[in-house]
Amino acid sequence: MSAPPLLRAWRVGKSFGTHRALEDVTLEVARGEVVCLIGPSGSGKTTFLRCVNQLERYDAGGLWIGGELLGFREAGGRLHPLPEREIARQRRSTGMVFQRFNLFPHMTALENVIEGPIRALRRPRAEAVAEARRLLDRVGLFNRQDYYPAALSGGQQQRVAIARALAMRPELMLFDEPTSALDPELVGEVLGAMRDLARSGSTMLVVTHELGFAREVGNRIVFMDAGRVVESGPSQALLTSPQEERTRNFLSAVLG
Ligand SMILES: Nc1ncnc2c1ncn2[C@@H]1O[C@H](COP(=O)(O)OP(=O)(O)OP(=O)(O)O)[C@@H](O)[C@H]1O
Repeated sequence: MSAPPLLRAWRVGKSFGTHRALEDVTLEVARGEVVCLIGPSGSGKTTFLRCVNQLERYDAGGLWIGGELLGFREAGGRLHPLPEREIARQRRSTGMVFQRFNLFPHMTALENVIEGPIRALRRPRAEAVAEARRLLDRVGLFNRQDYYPAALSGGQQQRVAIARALAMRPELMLFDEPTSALDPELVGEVLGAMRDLARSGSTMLVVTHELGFAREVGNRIVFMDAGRVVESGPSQALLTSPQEERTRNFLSAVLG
């Protein structure tokens, strides 16, 4: 029997007012797998990640991490929204890296990384510092640990953000177009850190426009359009022989 997926989304839906941002989104991410979400602007990729991270509440279907239903509990045959404390606990199983790095500007790189483990996980400071140094080293920033965000390049800030997310030891890393706000010459260093992470066995769901990364690092690609999953498959196959016309049109527009 194959292992159950780490993330399971089943027919997930989400509306903003009358706009249906997600409809019937079904996908799975296995442990150790890197899945890339691609698709045109407005297709719902960010909204889906935000539902997984519970920054948004989905309104149809179900989302499970490690078999636990996210955001709701069942009682008396009905689903009831979880209280915020429970949602915060569930949220810790994911680590999110945003388009804009969102570091605390008044804290050094090291302080940014230890903040969550000390405050939310109640780790002893010395232990959190040792772990943060190890993580900053891993993303190539050991010698920048005492710098404030303003003194770091965008690529360095994004690598601090990756270390900060990892410090919470999430089961699933979520990346929302992590290189799209960067100057082109800084994109490679962030993709490199993500590639290393993937090689070390991290489970990752990555919204990206970087098709080279998706091909090289992604195990699978999911193509979304207008809030729905149009097609998914092994990265190489999806990029070289897409089955659906909408996928073909998107790829030819992106690849020129
Ligand atoms: N908070 C919100 N309120 C209203 N509409 C929203 C909200 N967030 C997203 N939407 C709408 O939902 C749709 C999906 O947006 P989403 O950001 O998920 O797309 P995306 O595929 O990530 O796009 P991009 O590649 O441009 O980031 C869009 O039409 C967007 O305008």
